[in-house]
Amino acid sequence: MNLNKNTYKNYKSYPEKVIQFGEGNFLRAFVDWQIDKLNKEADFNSGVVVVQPIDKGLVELLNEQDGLYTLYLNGIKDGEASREHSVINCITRAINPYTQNDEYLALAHNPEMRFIISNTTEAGISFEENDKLEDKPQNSFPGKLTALLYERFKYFNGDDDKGFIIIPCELIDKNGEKLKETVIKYVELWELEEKFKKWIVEANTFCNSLVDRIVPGYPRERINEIQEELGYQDKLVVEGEPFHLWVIEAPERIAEEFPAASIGLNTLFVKDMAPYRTRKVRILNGAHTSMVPVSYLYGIDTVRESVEDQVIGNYVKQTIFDEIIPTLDLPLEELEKFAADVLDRFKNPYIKHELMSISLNSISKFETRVLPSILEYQKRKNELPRRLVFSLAALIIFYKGERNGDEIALNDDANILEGFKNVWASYEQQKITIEDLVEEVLKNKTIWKNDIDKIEGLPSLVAVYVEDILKNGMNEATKGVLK
Ligand SMILES: NC(=O)c1ccc[n+]([C@@H]2O[C@H](COP(=O)([O-])OP(=O)(O)OC[C@H]3O[C@@H](n4cnc5c(N)ncnc54)[C@H](O)[C@@H]3O)[C@@H](O)[C@H]2O)c1
Ligand SMILES: O=P(O)(O)OC[C@@H](O)[C@@H](O)[C@H](O)[C@H](O)CO
Repeated sequence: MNLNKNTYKNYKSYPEKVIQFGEGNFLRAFVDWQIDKLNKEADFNSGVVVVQPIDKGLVELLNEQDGLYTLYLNGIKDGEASREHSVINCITRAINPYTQNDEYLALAHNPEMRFIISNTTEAGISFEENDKLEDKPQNSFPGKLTALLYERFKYFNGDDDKGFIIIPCELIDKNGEKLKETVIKYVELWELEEKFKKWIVEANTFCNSLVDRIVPGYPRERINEIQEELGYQDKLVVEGEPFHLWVIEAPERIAEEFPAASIGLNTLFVKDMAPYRTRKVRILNGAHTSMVPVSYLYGIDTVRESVEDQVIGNYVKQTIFDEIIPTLDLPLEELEKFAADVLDRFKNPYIKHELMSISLNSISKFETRVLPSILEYQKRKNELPRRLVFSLAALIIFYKGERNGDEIALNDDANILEGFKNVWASYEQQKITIEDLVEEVLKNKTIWKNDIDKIEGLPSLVAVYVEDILKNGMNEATKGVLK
């Protein structure tokens, strides 16, 4: 039996009020879970239309299952083992704007649409100058969003009451402001009217937001066991941890429209989310991103195995406590408590968080999640944080795309992958030394947005570690950077 509205006896159809860019695991395990709960417990009465941000994705599967899927929340809750599952029923339909552009733009005509939510990874909020208003659709997510906003502006003659509450969940700093700026850049590029620009700013609210829940996604290896337990086939099962935190920077009136607090959700509407963001992105995501190349090349596949391994576990712990925490400004006790909780969450026995899934777009993640710690550490201590720099060396080797003779399924921007491929080919053909290789990689502006090659002492220390890893293997090299 397949999961769909005919087989799910509690199926309910809600009026569409939310447009969601992204159909990935995270949004389904976090935002849609919250909306589903709000519908069931607070009469939020809102359906979500999912828009696939890139040409390939899960739209067909979602529609085949009438937007339904099973969410497992597995972990330790209030000190007790907890494993619960529920069917999420707030998605009404999913649209692929690459094949259904008219349907996509028609979403703007529904007067009840109120929220726009997105999660298009850190690579998603980008400006592509070749995008045009006439494109069906535009390449970038902000390009698509601008076209949708313009459609709404025209359809409702610039009515201020028809603006949206826009809450991006991408893990980039000031995601709401960045999205708004990018939309405005399109308005200027496409030479759209000033009145439209004014409507975007005055009738719509772009909220910065920060999300936190570990969502490993589809339980590929245990799916047969899970479907047996469920008694139906579900190709979109998603697994996450019970912990959740959503911090949204927004005016009070928005909290009233999204009454998450009324049903006990850990969704906070605040004036300034900066302290929450820095703590989470640097400690939790920084630990994830810095551990991935080290641990994966060491021979480990998951987060839990990484923190439980003697060598890698110590590497992760020392990185957090000795190199990340000293760069943060919140009270030490608070930071250490958060870090200890994060390590416990990493050890969640029910969650198999694949390092490879975290490795998606690792370069931009390194720049936003790890590089700030390196810079701040150097500023405060006048020296480089060795373990974080070691992680950069491991990342360069990771992007060679090979572990013990097996290909690594790298998942990043094609130009970035091409950049690494060329430099590694030159090295393999003995045209360049390790120092040259590191220099070429670090100064490559297709790979990095920052002048990472200009950080004092960094290229030479990275080269030392690259050589060490290549010569002695990840195990020995990692031990070398531990206390
Ligand atoms: N999985 C987690 O534990 C977790 C937790 C917190 C935050 N996040 C955030 O969620 C993001 C996605 O994670 P996920 O687990 O849902 O991954 P996923 O692979 O399941 O989904 C990725 C989504 O991003 C879209 N996407 C990918 N590249 C894009 C691009 N270049 N432009 C536009 N859209 C693009 C895809 O279409 C898809 O909808 C992460 O990058 C992170 O910022 C994830
Ligand atoms: O989701 P990504 O791919 O941006 O990053 C991988 C993990 O670091 C991330 O998903 C964390 O698990 C999450 O941010 C916890 O809230």
